[in-house]
Amino acid sequence: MPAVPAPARPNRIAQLLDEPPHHPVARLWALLRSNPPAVASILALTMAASLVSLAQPVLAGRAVSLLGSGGFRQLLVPGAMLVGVALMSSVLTAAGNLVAAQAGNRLVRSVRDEASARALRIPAHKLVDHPTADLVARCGIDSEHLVEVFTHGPVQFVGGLLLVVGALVRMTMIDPVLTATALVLCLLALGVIVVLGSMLSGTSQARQEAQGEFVAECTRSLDSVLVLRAFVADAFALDRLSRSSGELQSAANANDRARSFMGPVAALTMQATLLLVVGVAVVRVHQSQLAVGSLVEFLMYTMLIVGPLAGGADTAAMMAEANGALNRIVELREVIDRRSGIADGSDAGTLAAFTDAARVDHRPTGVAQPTSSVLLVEPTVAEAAEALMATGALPPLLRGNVVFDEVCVRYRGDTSREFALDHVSFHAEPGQWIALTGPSGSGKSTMLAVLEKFVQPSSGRVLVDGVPLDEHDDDTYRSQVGYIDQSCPLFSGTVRDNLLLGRRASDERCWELLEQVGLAATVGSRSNGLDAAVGESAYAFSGGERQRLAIARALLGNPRMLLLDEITSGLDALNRQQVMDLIKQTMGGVTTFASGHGHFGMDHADAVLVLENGRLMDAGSPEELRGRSELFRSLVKV
Ligand SMILES: Nc1ncnc2c1ncn2[C@@H]1O[C@H](COP(=O)(O)OP(=O)(O)OP(=O)(O)O)[C@@H](O)[C@H]1O
Repeated sequence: MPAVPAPARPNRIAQLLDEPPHHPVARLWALLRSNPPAVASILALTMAASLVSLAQPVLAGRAVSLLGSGGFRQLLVPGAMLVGVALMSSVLTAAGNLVAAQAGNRLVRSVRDEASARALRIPAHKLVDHPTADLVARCGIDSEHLVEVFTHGPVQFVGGLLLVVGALVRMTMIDPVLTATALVLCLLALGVIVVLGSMLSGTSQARQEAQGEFVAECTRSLDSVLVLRAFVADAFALDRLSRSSGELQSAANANDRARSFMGPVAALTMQATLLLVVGVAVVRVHQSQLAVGSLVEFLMYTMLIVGPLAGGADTAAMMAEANGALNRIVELREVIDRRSGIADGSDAGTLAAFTDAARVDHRPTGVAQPTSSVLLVEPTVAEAAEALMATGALPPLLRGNVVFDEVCVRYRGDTSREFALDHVSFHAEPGQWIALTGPSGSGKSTMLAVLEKFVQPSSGRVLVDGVPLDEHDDDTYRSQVGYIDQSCPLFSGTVRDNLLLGRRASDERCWELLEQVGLAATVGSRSNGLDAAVGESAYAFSGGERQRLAIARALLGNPRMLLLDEITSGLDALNRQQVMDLIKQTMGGVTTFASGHGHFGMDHADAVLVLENGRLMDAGSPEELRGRSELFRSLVKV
């Protein structure tokens, strides 16, 4: 496998994406500043190539003059020099292109990494406006456009400018009148090209948008490929893809029309300019105001300046494209969770340290625990964890005391009712198992999302261990909260990858966890054990096994609180009971909020919260509620 190169100065890129300069030129400059050595090398190589190119017309003019005054033999030296200069110019240009392409790729990598890190921080409620596929397009296609900043950007333009200035100086020395004429004509031509370029940048932006839309549609369909197949809905998906593809084609056509039109018109404008210059130059030769050798030299310079001038317009169009792409990536800062920052290596270290040092044994000791008791913590390990925490190396351990005080949640765009959670108040003691029940849409998942800090209440307070939830550091808090949902997503990779999710633990610990959740035999029977591939979307595991793996994953984090979102809904009755018993057995004593339908989980509950239309209708032990709540009885009968 090829070595993975390091990204370019990610901090600078992170800073740029967080606080982008207002002006587009300043933004591009900030991108270039992420790699000063590359900019210096490209500038040096481009300028050297320009200087070498400037020598070509001088040599050609001298050769023509020598031809007039002597024989072909005298051409040998200037001819050889011309070839040498042409070769050197090509080598310098090639080296400049290579350095620029590599610097561009490095920049793209850094922006892609930062964009991905931001996309992964998107709060759950914003996924409605920014579906996964839209984020994929921003991280992938849009980042790719930024390569142009190095390959066809301002640095090349500066090199070209040197060529233009050098050529104009030499042309003025040859014939100032003709130079002034050529310059006026070239600038007029440039004006035409710039106007065409601005037309092009609008169509490029539209093409980018359409490209993003198509990738988004494609990702959505492929994400659900098995569901589509099961419903024999290939034609439905294909129709949507084809429509999106058609829109992309229209946008691409408009862009290509502008491009195809712009290319020849720009070329025609430049040819007309050259012809006019040649015409005026021939008149000057005819009037004996210009020698033939100087004419050749002059015309070669004119051709030299045409390239960079036309290229300048091209650069402007490409930079407009890059800026459009950068804007879409910068927009990600509006959607990420600003308070949580971006996870980096140091965070991973903290998590691993917490996982290893603060090992909590949740297995019951055989002694009945009062519902409000603190966790069953192995004294020595817990003491070590507390000692470490005192040094600031570890996050404070949660106790799991939860208070909801008049909590309301209102989703943007949800017009079905005012609140998804409507003035909900309750108090859960550490170690209690709280069951959430209620009809579909009553707000159970929303309550769990509030506790996971996925959703922020619109009003009211949530206190965890007496501290407003807002004030708990997101990563520190979440590293202590186990979250298991019904989908139990597994990532393509190995059993170990799915168990650890980037955390560190010994093989022994992994097997211990698998043993605890009853998966050791299943994983042991696979040829590679912990390194067995789970397969794309984990088809190699049954629903129950996925639940068990998800529980083992949560266990590894030594959660101090547990959020279970309808985790048994996809399982048969036997498996549901087993999974619930397993959680109680392995994580008993941890404050647990478990949402679900029917009576499953009720056996474990210390208290049940009955929700309806976002309101807390009743709360109490299952026995109390069975006695007094018609709604509860109707729900548990399901
Ligand atoms: N991201 C969202 N944007 C807008 N409305 C939402 C969003 N998520 C949930 N809702 C709405 O909030 C209300 C509560 O939904 P929630 O998912 O919390 O209910 P639930 O009790 O978990 O339902 P179920 O048992 O069907 O999973 C519903 O009316 C739902 O339509």
